[in-house]
Amino acid sequence: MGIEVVVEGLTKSFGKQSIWRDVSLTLPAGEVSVMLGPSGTGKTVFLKSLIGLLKPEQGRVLINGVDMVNSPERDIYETRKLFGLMFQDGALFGSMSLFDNIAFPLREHTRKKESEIRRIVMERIEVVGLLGAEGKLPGEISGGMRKRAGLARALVLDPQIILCDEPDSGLDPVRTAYISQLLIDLNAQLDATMLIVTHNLDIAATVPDNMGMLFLRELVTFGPREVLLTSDEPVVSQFLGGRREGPIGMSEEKDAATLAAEADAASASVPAAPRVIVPQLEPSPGLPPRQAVARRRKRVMGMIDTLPPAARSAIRDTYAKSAEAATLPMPAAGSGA
Ligand SMILES: Nc1ncnc2c1ncn2[C@@H]1O[C@H](COP(=O)(O)OP(=O)(O)OP(=O)(O)O)[C@@H](O)[C@H]1O
Repeated sequence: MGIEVVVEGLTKSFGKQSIWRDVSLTLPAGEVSVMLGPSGTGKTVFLKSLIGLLKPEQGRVLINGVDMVNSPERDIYETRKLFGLMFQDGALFGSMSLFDNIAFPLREHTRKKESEIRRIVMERIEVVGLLGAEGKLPGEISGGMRKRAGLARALVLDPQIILCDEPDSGLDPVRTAYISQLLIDLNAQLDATMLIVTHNLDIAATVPDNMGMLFLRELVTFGPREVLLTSDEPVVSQFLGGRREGPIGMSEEKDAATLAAEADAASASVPAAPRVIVPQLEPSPGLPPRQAVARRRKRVMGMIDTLPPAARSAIRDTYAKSAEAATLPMPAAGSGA
């Protein structure tokens, strides 16, 4: 099973530029979480801080008792081996075949024989649907294939924590839907803790168990997906609605006068449509169910009284529907259902 990641009071700046302050959250073991946020809010910096590649000035990131901020470098290096990382552009070596790219961490970090490396690499290549392309160079394949190769490489060391930085960037909506399904399938197969950074609203709506959002140097919220999806925080509604009206501006947050003018204009216009919570993706047929589902249900029901009323009723609704679905008779074989 994946490992819990506990973030406490994390604060990061570069010189005088504050990136975010006092970020605290827990990535529950084996669950899928998504971090949203407008461009430049420090999502990638957050991922790099979790693995100890960047050093926040304050706070802790606890993984199996090791603090990725303050522990000795040797412990941080060892703990980093628990992670699989998928960067925005796949971060592949241009002069190496996909096979060699994916084999790279095994050749660097283990003493496995070439025959064993071949077995693992081909297994991962199959999982991400790239069988037949292993001999190609990164420059000879599409952006979507490069992403999947990056994901295969993130998986070769059997990670218990997987971090994906914008797995959708540069992909069309169909390829993004495939990536979403792949992420859920991986979670069903590996039961790893996953954190996905994205701007993509389809991934956000269908993939995670938990969601958070960074804005204006703070963590606006983090918790069960229903909390963010029903939130009426202006920044959350603006982001989820993909609207210009709201606190997020083109490059910076908007000033008070602009916001007041927008509020006046909005009160005279048609109200925004209520948000609908779409069901989370299920693993593909033939795969095991996600073990995280039962754990998450127990965890969320244990904290339900602490959640806002809209999230509470959305969670109860979701679980009532899944109970209903579980009691429905299975469609007869060959019924075409
Ligand atoms: N090593 C670094 N040194 C100095 N500044 C940095 C460094 N890394 C990131 N930054 C700055 O930190 C801020 C946040 O960057 P980051 O890439 O984390 O944003 P993001 O939320 O991931 O953006 P996007 O969604 O556009 O990828 C930016 O202003 C960036 O210039």
